[in-house]
Amino acid sequence: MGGIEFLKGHGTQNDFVVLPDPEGKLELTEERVRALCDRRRGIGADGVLRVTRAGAMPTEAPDVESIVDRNMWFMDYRNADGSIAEMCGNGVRVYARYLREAGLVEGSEFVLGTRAGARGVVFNPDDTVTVDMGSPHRNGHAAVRVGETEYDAMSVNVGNQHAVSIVEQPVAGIDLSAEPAYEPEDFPDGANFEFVNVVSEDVLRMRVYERGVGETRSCGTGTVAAAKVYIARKENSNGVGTADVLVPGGRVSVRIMIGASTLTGPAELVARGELDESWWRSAAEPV
Ligand SMILES: N[C@@H](CCC[C@H](N)C(=O)O)C(=O)O
Repeated sequence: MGGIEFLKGHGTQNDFVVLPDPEGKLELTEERVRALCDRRRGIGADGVLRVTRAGAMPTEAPDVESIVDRNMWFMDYRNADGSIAEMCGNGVRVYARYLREAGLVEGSEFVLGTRAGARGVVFNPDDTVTVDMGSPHRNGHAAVRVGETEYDAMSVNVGNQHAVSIVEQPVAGIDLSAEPAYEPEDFPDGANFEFVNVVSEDVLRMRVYERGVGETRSCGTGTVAAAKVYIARKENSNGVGTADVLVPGGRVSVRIMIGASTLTGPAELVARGELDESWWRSAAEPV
């Protein structure tokens, strides 16, 4: 057997190793994900996108075949620390770009599977990708602490869990070198933490500390969560509207509708190659 095929891609500099594995043959352990995402001993990325069919996924809870059709292309997303997450908004765009460029789907609109359910994607004439992000839910307030400062956060679920704090102080000055502190009962499975400034009407600036990764340069689900909170607070919005979100890695656009949302942004494939087989074997061992 030759080396193991991989690609590297990013969406607003939230970067991923893409592993094509249609039949689900790769033994993608937590150790291997950590090694792949390591920026010194591996390829380096915020996460791994394994490209497989829902029916080829190993049994896990919840069983992915109970969420999406077994023949659907399925985004098996892993955070850089090896943990599994339900959804990744930037990842879906990169994954969709790969499916299209590899000729695994036809046309400019299709549906793919994630642990958060099926997600429609559309390639736009300007080459951006729009993803159906489902219905984000706000679940009440929680306190989040960075150093000595406590922030009020809104708990938002976009398939995965977020804590959104819209703040007055410039987000550029918030220390995100460590995970913000929170009460475990507020987020029993952890959360992604977004700190947001309102720059002007319907324009937000956001920084994020991602669960299972650390600070990243963008988080698609996080931008949807931030827009959801912003629009819900906005007078006369009736919970519906759009927001452009500036992140360190670029800009995305979010539309919040009743019971639905979309995320639009770029998706780029940067490189492709083969993982060395002996590296892959050694990557199964803890360092
Ligand atoms: N970067 C992603 C979110 C990835 C998952 C997240 N870290 C989690 O654990 O929920 C995005 O673009 O949405």
